[in-house]
Amino acid sequence: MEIGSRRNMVSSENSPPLNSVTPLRRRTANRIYALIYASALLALFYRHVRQLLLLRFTTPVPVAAATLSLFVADSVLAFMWCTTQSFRVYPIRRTEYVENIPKVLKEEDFPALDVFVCTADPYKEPPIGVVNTALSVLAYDYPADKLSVYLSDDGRSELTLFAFMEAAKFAAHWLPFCRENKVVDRSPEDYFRSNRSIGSETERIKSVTFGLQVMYEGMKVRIENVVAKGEAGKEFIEKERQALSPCTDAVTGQSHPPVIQVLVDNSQDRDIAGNLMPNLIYVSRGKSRAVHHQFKAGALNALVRVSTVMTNAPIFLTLDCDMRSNDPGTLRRVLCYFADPNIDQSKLSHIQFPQIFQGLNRDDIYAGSYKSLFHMNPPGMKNGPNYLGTGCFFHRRALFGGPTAYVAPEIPELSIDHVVERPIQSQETMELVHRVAGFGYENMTNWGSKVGFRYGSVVEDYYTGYLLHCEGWKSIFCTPDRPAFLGDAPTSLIDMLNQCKRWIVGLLEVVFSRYSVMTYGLRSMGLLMSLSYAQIAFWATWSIPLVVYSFVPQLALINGLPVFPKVSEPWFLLYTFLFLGAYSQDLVYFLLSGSDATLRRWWNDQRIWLIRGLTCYLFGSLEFTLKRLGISTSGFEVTSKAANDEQSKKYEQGVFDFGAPSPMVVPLSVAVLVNLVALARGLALAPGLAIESFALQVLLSGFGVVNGWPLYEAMFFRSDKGKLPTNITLASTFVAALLYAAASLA
Ligand SMILES: O=c1ccn([C@@H]2O[C@H](COP(=O)(O)OP(=O)(O)O[C@H]3O[C@H](CO)[C@@H](O)[C@H](O)[C@H]3O)[C@@H](O)[C@H]2O)c(=O)[nH]1
Ligand SMILES: [Mn+2]
Repeated sequence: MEIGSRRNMVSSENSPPLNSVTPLRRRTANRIYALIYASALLALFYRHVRQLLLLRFTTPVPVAAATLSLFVADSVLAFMWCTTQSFRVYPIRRTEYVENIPKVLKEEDFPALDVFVCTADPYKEPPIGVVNTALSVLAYDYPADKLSVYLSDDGRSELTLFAFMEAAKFAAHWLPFCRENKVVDRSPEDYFRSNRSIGSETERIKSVTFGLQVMYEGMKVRIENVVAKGEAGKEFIEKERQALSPCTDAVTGQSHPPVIQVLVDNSQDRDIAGNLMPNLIYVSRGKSRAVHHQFKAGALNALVRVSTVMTNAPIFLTLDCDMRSNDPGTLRRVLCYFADPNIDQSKLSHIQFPQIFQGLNRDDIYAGSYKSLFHMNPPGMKNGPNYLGTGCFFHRRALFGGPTAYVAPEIPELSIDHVVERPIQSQETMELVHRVAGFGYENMTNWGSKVGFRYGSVVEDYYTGYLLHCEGWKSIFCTPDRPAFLGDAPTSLIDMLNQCKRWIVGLLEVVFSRYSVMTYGLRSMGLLMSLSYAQIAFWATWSIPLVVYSFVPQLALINGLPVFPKVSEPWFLLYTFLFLGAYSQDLVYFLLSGSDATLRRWWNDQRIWLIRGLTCYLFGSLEFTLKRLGISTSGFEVTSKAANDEQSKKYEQGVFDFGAPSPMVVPLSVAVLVNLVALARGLALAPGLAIESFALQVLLSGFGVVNGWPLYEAMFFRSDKGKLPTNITLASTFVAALLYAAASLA
């Protein structure tokens, strides 16, 4: 099946088209370039093999070590290059014709839709932010009786529950306001922050808006006060307190029965204009220390079960707590696919939107936009994009076995054809949802293995999407001009590195699982898709070439050992082409990936890639190994979405923050020191004869130094809190000196 073909433009049933697919013209150029580049790689390996054959027992150790390590590094680079090509064979662009929806589907025939929002920690994920996410989706342009929003609170926090009770009250004012005034920014925070064109509004609207803003700010203050105090206190209604009270371990939220509260019921609760409102349901699944709760995947599965019992919408959307809706029309947009008769719905598992972030600084110094992961690569995946964890609409059916192999859940109320007959607050329903959200419920069931989001990796999104594609599902990447969702990216270096480290651990868990990408994946999905998945799965291996290229040629240069071709040799041109060719293709792709893609952002993106190679990729691999050996028990450490003022200011100004002491930074700072010494050494050679043999090594060290600039500043020139902690500077200098000594002894 081709999901959506060009034929959709002229639909067989004469109904107007809902979407179209255009193959990108660059695909031909891509293929020609890939051929040229592949030939260059072959030549490179010809040279490598020749050099390896020259090795003898008598070859000096440094020469042998350099030859071998550069060979290994280039092999990894070549492998990753191959995997990247899988995104460039069939790149496409999709367009939706939302305006045609009314001609194809009446509103009363719209499918029901459930929205899942996950949160886990009221301190790292401030409840006011979660509330904004929830309000933005409650306010979708969609029939209220068909929309339900489920909030999963893995922190089981009365702060979050309190915030949501406030949100439910505020929603009664916010929803009709958005509807009547055709508001586009439906997260109140975004709306009140943006410079609305106040001039064009009438006096009446102005005063309504002002009143609402006062109400919103009041709610925000109450919520923030409660969070600052650490408890909801008197403001909290007695009933809710009781619901939460059985928690035996209130501090960590690690052990308690489920808490499920219907905060808005779309069969009875009305907004101030008298219209029914969508359901809003608070769910904190039960947890016990004795049963692994499986982090976010476990939370999502609890929501899948609770929602199947209560509303059982055929489609659900998963959202992280910091991913606000940025377009009230998104649900109609996804109908352009889910309601398209030309698409084989029985094979379509999910529609993924890119993750787009608000609040990145101008040059995106930490490369938080993850251009290749979220923008450049997904449109090129043959069977559709992988699941990115948030901003993704699923066919509920896709979580229950492959397209032709339905796996029935253990009780009929959880099956996809279960018809909801009871009101969501009926006693039977409430009893059942408490049961299916309980901590022991999944024992001896298929949840996490054959049904639902899959367990076994902390990148549950990657793992689940991967297994769905292996089962034969297809997916669609949807990239409207106005971002459908906007999220928060880490704004401190250490948060970014920790997040990336967790991803590496999770990806290696997949690589070393029995569903490994290059074996099981290759058999199930074919070459192109498994290469696409491999490109991500093997991120950790980037650290091999990056470490080698940060140290080996530099240490060799310091010791007067040439490792690359001389300027006068033709091989010199080959090396130059391979380097510049790869970099410029990446640059072109980056610049084509959106209007926010600038040259400086690209430069930072490549710098952060180098940094990751020496920090989180390395330490993630280490952590994975320790985890496998049973020495460490790292889990899903939630990324902080709360930043203090000083930190935010530094980020705004585009200044790197190395202040948080972390061993991860040591290899990086050692590398930049070694590069600096190597460059100095190399420049001392010039313009002597030797430069002819060392030109590439000198250039490479120079490249390292230019990229390392923020680190030199942080080590030697800064005195603010964001400078590199002195002990790390000292430790790095010491290690660099040791390396220098060791290399000179050899
Ligand atoms: O035990 C847990 C841990 C996390 N979460 C939620 O999971 C979401 C993502 O967590 P975050 O710390 O923001 O992780 P990121 O690394 O920023 O998230 C990316 O990577 C994750 C996989 O590692 C995916 O789940 C996310 O969707 C994707 O945006 C948040 O809403 C959390 O509240 C839970 O519900 N339960
Ligand atoms: Mn996140």
